[in-house]
Amino acid sequence: MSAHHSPAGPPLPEEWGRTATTVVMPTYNEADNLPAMAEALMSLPLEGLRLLVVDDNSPDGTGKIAEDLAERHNTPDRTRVAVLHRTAKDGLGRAYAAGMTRAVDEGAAYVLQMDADGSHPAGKVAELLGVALATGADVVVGSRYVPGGTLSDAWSAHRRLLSRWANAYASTILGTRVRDITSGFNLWSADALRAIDLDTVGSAGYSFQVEMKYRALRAGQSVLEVPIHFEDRTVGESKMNLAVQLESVAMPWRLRARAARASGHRAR
Ligand SMILES: Nc1nc2c(ncn2[C@@H]2O[C@H](COP(=O)(O)OP(=O)(O)O[C@H]3O[C@H](CO)[C@@H](O)[C@H](O)[C@@H]3O)[C@@H](O)[C@H]2O)c(=O)[nH]1
Repeated sequence: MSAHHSPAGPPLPEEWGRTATTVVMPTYNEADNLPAMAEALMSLPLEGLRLLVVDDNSPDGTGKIAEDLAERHNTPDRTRVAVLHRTAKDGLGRAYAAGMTRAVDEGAAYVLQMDADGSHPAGKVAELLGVALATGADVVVGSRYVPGGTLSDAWSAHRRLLSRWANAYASTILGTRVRDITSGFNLWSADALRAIDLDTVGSAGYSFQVEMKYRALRAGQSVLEVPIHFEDRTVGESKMNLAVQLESVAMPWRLRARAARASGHRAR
């Protein structure tokens, strides 16, 4: 299964900027990062852009900060920032699935996944959307591992190796050619998300990134990769832990087994 690499994106015509696009941003203890991320997004020249923060009851008060941002950016006739409050930390994958479901239900034509910690470049949002609209691609991946993609110098050798290994591991087991299958900066058409059926996505944690791209490819969706620069967070901590890593090791095998079962059913 293959993905295509896109050259630099086209400039975004004004009417494309009015496309209903929701950035879904999961947060857990991102009080020091969220305000700058939200301001960067809200100052983009994209009239159709909304931000949906999915907060898992962060002890540091991120949920309240998100509410304050909503108050500042919303007008009586227009919601630009919304917050989905969940009761407890329940994993990045589940937070995304809940947020993406709500975004599609509320009429988004495109949904963009983005971390709150400043790793993903807000300045690339228009380019990802432009590439989707210009090419008709169902999924556009912000990719560190296509030509032109780069990684922060601050990333430790250990984290670089882990990221490369995780990508090679998942892609080899699943037989995909997406160079950055673990990327968390991805644009999805609402149709692609409907085809995947978010209710049936099994990943609780970071393996969500791999599962979603694999399922999109299996569902016949087109996936393009656009180079990005990935920054390391300067404030706060990654929430990666052993459970997240174990799920990421097991998930490609589970997905492969499920696909084999589905092919068996079809052959019968
Ligand atoms: N709501 C919610 N948000 C969460 C949770 N866990 C993490 N987040 C939020 O999800 C975003 C990414 O979490 P990090 O813990 O900072 O991720 P990372 O280690 O930098 O990993 C990122 O890059 C990887 C690729 O290298 C990605 O695979 C991974 O999904 C993520 O995007 C942040 O905004 C963080 O607050 C959770 O359980 N619930």
